[in-house]
Amino acid sequence: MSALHGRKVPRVLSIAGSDPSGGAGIQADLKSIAAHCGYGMAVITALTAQNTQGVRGVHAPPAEFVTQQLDAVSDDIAVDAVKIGMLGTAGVADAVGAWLRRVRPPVVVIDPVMISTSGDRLLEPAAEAALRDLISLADLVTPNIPELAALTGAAEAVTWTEVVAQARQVAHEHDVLVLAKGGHLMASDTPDALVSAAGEEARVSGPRLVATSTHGTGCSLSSAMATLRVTTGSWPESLRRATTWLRAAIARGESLGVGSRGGHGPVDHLGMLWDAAGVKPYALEA
Ligand SMILES: Nc1ncnc2c1ncn2[C@@H]1O[C@H](COP(=O)(O)OP(=O)(O)O)[C@@H](O)[C@H]1O
Ligand SMILES: Cc1ncc(COP(=O)(O)O)c(N)n1
Repeated sequence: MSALHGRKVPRVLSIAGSDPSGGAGIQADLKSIAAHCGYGMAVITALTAQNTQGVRGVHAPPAEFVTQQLDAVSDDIAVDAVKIGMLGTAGVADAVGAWLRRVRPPVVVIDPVMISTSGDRLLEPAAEAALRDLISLADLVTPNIPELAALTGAAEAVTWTEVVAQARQVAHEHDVLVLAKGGHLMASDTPDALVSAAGEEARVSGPRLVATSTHGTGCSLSSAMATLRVTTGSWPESLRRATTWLRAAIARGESLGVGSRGGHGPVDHLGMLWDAAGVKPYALEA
């Protein structure tokens, strides 16, 4: 059942890092929330200097300033769902945890961002314990295969069976629903599934797209799940809708012409909506 109580637009807060190249982090989250008809808000936990090829630097704000941003939002606006991404430092992770315990929005999704697609660290090792505490406060956690390995202490899964086993372990240890993702498998399909301590609850899968536009897919998926969960009231339905949308957004990502110098380009978050609405760039209308 929808938790909107007669309103139409979910109010969704992203707590994440900034990617100035626009494909991941806060920038991806806001576009994904908009693509799912939500009102997006953003508390910035870290500034990164990155592009589609890699991360050049990370600048962390004082933890007290993250708290100030969080309070400025929640003192004024009822947040329907929160998506948490890059946290960067232990101090920031602790500040987000303290706010979450105080405010606890109805839907909490955590993407436990640790290492970027380009292989750069986005969470200092000292912050891993604080991240684990946060996961236990969430409704849904969305680790990719390397993040599952870091959370369980196991080697990186190479089969879907191993992915699900590690996801079950995380679900059991943190009493949380896990979205297990097969994006990093060397397989011809890309399964994603909701996994509880009891096992797989719902699975979707499709053929692996031959695409380089995968920068920010995890950010975009977790924000879509947070937004859709408010509208649909169902995690399996949210997964179906989010992954159908994401596949199309990956497929048309290359046409943006971003990341064509050898990097991983972003997905096209909003193009399908513009096409469906018949919206055309002015330059083409003349
Ligand atoms: N080549 C691909 N084709 C289709 N879907 C993909 C592809 N790569 C990633 N995905 C999808 O993108 C989402 C993010 O997956 P993943 O890459 O595992 O996470 P992350 O972006 O956090 O590393 C998942 O839904 C996954 O199935
Ligand atoms: C600010 C920020 N947050 C998250 C990611 C991870 O995204 P991806 O794993 O797709 O590179 C990123 N690269 N930058």
